Amino acid sequence: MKNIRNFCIIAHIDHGKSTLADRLIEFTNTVQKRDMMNQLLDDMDLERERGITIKSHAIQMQYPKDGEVYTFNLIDTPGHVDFSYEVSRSIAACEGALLIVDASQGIEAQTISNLYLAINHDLEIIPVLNKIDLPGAMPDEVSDQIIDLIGCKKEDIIHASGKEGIGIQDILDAVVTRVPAPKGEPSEPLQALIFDSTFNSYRGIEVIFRVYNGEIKKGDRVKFMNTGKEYYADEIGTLGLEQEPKSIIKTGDVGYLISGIKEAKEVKVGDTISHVANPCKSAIQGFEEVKPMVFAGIYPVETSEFEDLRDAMEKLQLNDASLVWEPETSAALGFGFRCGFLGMLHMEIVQERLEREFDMTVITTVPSVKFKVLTTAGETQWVSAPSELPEPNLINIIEEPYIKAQIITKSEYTGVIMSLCMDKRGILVNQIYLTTDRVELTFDMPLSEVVFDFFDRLKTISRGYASLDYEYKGYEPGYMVKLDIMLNSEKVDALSAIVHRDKAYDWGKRLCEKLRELLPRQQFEIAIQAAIGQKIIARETVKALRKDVLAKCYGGDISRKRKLLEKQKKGKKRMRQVGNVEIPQEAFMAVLKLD
Ligand SMILES: Nc1nc2c(ncn2[C@@H]2O[C@H](COP(=O)(O)OP(=O)(O)OP(=O)(O)O)[C@@H](O)[C@H]2O)c(=O)[nH]1
Repeated sequence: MKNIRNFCIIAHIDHGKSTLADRLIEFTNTVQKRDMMNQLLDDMDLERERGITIKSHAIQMQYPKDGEVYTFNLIDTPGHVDFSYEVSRSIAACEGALLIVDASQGIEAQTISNLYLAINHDLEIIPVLNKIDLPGAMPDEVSDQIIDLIGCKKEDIIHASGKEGIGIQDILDAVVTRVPAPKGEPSEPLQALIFDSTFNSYRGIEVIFRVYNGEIKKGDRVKFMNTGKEYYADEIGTLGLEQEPKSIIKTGDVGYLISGIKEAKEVKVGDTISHVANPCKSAIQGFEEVKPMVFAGIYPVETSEFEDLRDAMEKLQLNDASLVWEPETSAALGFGFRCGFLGMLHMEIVQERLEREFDMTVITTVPSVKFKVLTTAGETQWVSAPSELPEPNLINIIEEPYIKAQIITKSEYTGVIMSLCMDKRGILVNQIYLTTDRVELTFDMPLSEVVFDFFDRLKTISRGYASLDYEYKGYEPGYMVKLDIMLNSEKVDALSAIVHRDKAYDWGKRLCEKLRELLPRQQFEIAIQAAIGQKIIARETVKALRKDVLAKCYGGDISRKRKLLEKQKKGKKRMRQVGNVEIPQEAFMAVLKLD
């Protein structure tokens, strides 16, 4: 145990965590040269395509130093704020953290929030100034920022470049000398925390755990403390690039367990594994409940696939503990699920993973935050779907969620950022100069204004020189109304949105215009109307079209005809028939694209 080191890599997005992890893996010969590739731990296709880490990934390495061999369990974590729940769980399995800061960018919003997560768990922080190879690197200035932030000494900061392989040995040595060995009692009853899990179609459910006390052996009869379910430890092992089966996982170490669990519902991240014969006295305190920020319905395109979708969601939830959902029905779309996400990127990723990993075709409805409605009858109702909003005459007050948004930027962009935030109903509460040209702005803002397109606009107006982090603040009254959309006079509940009264007319008008662009022309005219209560506030029309795609293919070129038909079939994916109108996925997201 004295030679085990558990540590994670934390940073703001794109500061180079995954690249640095590659170098550490390479240096310790954990992976054969021929198997090495860039961003090795980002093994999901989606992560490689987008160049971002979505999941935390654990890998075990051996590192010899001064005649001893150390076992490192390294966890690479995502940087984007939508995946911070992944970071917080990884941190619980570690004693130390490498805090990576890009030497050309300096401290950014998630550098600070991820650092606080690590400090709250008493992790030893090793600051690393990364990308020092870049011509734009500002080692002295950024070192000063780091010293100010964590109160370390200048010589504690390791200079590194993941790209050029600089400072790698210094980092590995610092992990040995500065990260404490895990504590725990090998002779006590087994107490292991499940901090991640996945579904594997061949091997069933795999859980990833960290042993706090005792040890687990292959074949042991184990019990999950919170569910009370019992299993055999059919296979246990450590996590190299591949799983490496072992006969025992000892105190302080990280490993995986496969025990023939078939039901995704039986595994909860945060549960404790113990022995049936000699259980530990109490479960380890699990993780904080996730607080979803954005809600949307997810519906199968084929209504018959509802049960398949439920199964897929349960399996996905195993690997994404921040996803929450419950069944709902929509008059327009039938049976589906109301899901809670940590942000818009998270929502997009969930939709893509359902399609790629579980072969589902789904429609996601208009996203919304969760409103608190105080009714005239004195009751409190939580509303996360516009269709749940009571009639206006039954509503006393609507309250909407607010966040505290922290924006770090260059001082020259302060003006444009302030006007953007005010336009989004934000209130400036603080402005601090971190250095002469770096400023931190704090705003109280309605969450509904931030989750949608705020981040993209912030990046555009600041030319990428602004970073955002936010935390939940509480509920405040807001003048919200329900904006309904009707297609050929039929209300489509899945297209409704709850919006601020001052913006409702303008939104209604622009939403109708946007829908006119997005709804494909069909063989009859489609009237699009926006309404608040009984009052129609905007109208647009999609003209009818006699659509005969084959008419284009004069002559008898069969293969060309087939191609065209196939193309049309593909185009039909992610479309839902509502009444006699076909609605494409983009139409449900139109409300996000109005600015
Ligand atoms: N010049 C230079 N570029 C680097 C270095 N390390 C990473 N990069 C580049 O920076 C970008 C981001 O690197 P990643 O390793 O994917 O960053 P990350 O922090 O893992 O990103 P997320 O996990 O999505 O938060 C990539 O384009 C890398 O090629 C470095 O040391 N020097």
